Amino acid sequence: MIELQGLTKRYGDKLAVDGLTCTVRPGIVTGFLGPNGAGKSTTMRMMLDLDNPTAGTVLIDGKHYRQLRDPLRAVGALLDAKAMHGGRSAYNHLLCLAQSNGIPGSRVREVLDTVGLTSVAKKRSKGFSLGMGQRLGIAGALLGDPRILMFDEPVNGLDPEGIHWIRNLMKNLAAQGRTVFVSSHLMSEMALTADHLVVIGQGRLLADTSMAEFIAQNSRSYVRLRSPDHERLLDALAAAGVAPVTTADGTLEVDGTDAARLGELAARHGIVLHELSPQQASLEEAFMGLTAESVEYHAHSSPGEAPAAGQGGPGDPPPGAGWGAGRREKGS
Ligand SMILES: Nc1ncnc2c1ncn2[C@@H]1O[C@H](COP(=O)(O)OP(=O)(O)OP(=O)(O)O)[C@@H](O)[C@H]1O
Repeated sequence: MIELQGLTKRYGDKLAVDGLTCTVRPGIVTGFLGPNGAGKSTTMRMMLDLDNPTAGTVLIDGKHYRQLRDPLRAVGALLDAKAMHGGRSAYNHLLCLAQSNGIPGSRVREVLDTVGLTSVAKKRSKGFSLGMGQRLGIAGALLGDPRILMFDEPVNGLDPEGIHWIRNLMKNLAAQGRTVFVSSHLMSEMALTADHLVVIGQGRLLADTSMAEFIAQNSRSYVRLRSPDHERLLDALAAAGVAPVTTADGTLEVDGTDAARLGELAARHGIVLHELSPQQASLEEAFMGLTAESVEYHAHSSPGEAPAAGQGGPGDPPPGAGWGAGRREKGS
């Protein structure tokens, strides 16, 4: 378990992390989300005692990081895959880490095997691709067989097979009862991997909730209806007190009434339906919803500012003022 209590970091005028209080629990994958510059990396660095908090504390299974005798046995982390001695072989890099934490050398071969780097164990890591570097970083995190694992953007540079592999790895680690804390910009990937979410914006906690609740609370769910008998369907809905929105392509969208009731209503009137589908927003949409509110709240600091749209990769937030502004543009 990781417990943050009022965790705060100030760099000069910039409050990078602002009184963060939350608990990251074992047995599940907890996703750590936030727009660029929200304070995720700073928070993770403070969790690992790589940066001193201005105020507040982090406890790792009840202890301050400095009190851990062999830290790698308690908490394994992938923060920056490039932060390693490129002149060393993958094997030697891991062996040095193992020796400094009282971990037997035999464990090095095990973790190299786990991450699929056995065949390049003797090669210098400076020749590694980004994906191989990520795997080596993950091997380092697993080395001490720790109960707590933290990954900052672990799928960076991994190909689809690698992404699938790390998703299963994280789920398996959590299923073994470990605490797994992972940040990612890839919303679709996070939606498939995380059970719980901690969301921050401008250093502050915006949400600490299950994935399902997060999506339900921060997005609109509705039922989509399509019928060749459009006018009769509209009349039947109006008679039942249901007010749909008609989209440009003639599809109806109904809020606040479940699909079963709408299907029964259509059947009672003998109306043929070509579509009757409950729509659940994606994590990305829910996320943008939450951040839109956050941006609105802070609108006085950047009036009328709109971020450039469509410059991010799939699932990436738009750069600039923050996620959610693009959503409002689309909706207006
Ligand atoms: N060493 C530092 N000195 C000054 N400001 C810093 C320092 N490190 C981070 N910051 C600032 O603190 C804020 C939070 O940065 P941080 O890197 O933690 O965000 P992040 O959520 O990890 O962002 P990203 O998703 O872009 O990696 C940013 O405004 C950043 O510019």
